[in-house]
Amino acid sequence: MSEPFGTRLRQAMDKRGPLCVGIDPHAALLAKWGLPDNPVGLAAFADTVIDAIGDLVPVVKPQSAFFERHGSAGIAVLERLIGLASQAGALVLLDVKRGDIGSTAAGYADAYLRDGSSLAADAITVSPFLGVGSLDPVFDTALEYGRGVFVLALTSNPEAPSVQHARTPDGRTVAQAVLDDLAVRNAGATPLGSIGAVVGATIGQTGHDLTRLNGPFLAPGIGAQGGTPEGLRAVFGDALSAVLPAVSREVLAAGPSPEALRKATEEHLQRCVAAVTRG
Ligand SMILES: O=c1ccn([C@@H]2O[C@H](COP(=O)(O)O)[C@@H](O)[C@H]2O)c(=O)[nH]1
Repeated sequence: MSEPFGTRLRQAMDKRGPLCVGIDPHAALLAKWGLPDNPVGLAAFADTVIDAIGDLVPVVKPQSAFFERHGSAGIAVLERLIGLASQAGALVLLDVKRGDIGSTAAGYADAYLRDGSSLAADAITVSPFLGVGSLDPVFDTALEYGRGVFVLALTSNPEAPSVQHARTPDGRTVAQAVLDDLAVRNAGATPLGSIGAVVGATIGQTGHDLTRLNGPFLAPGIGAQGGTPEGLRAVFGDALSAVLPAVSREVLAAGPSPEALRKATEEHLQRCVAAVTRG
């Protein structure tokens, strides 16, 4: 088994800075880059992004939906991207948001987290809507193979609070109950547990306790959704050092020039370093 994902992520963020660049090849973005909306265009997009920034950022986050929409040829591009990003030294967080009853969750775990699978990534995103316990096979497989999991808790989209802020019978919000469950799973891990939570960069101050997770926070929503690196402190407070801010469209819009992509990434990295380290 390799080192735990939490350890590898901590080392990568300490070395390269706290930033995850999302690889979201929207049809409109492919067109803007002058690429066809097919697997050939998809592969050119993926190769350009990894060539430009794969050695710069600690984590890249391919959005599975934009590969799946091209069918099996799109999945083949995703498999290749995972290998190229790893060769460039970036961790790969596959944003695939899976979740199901336990016996089926085990199938997802095999697909995305087990050594030998062509789609195995360093970490994946999952949904806890069927209950956090239904994800046990995913957590178990991730931990067995030194991989990680990010569980949706307080997502960046405006529709989320109607579900995530709803109260459970003990008075906690649904999101707080998820976060507390994950905290138990990360107990005692150093420097960081391998079970993370997704908490959007857009959500502002919500009154949730983010201090006990002892794992990483993925913070999507920087840029196109209105979140900023400078706004992260209001969301995360004392938990800021464990935050991995994520941006997709705002960086990708700088392409297809590799130099422009790299420059946009460097600017976001600098802003995130400043935001996370400012006292
Ligand atoms: O709460 C969440 C969870 C995941 N996402 C995903 O992140 C990117 C955001 O893209 P931008 O272009 O930076 O808005 C996208 O793949 C989402 O599916 C999220 O936005 N919020």
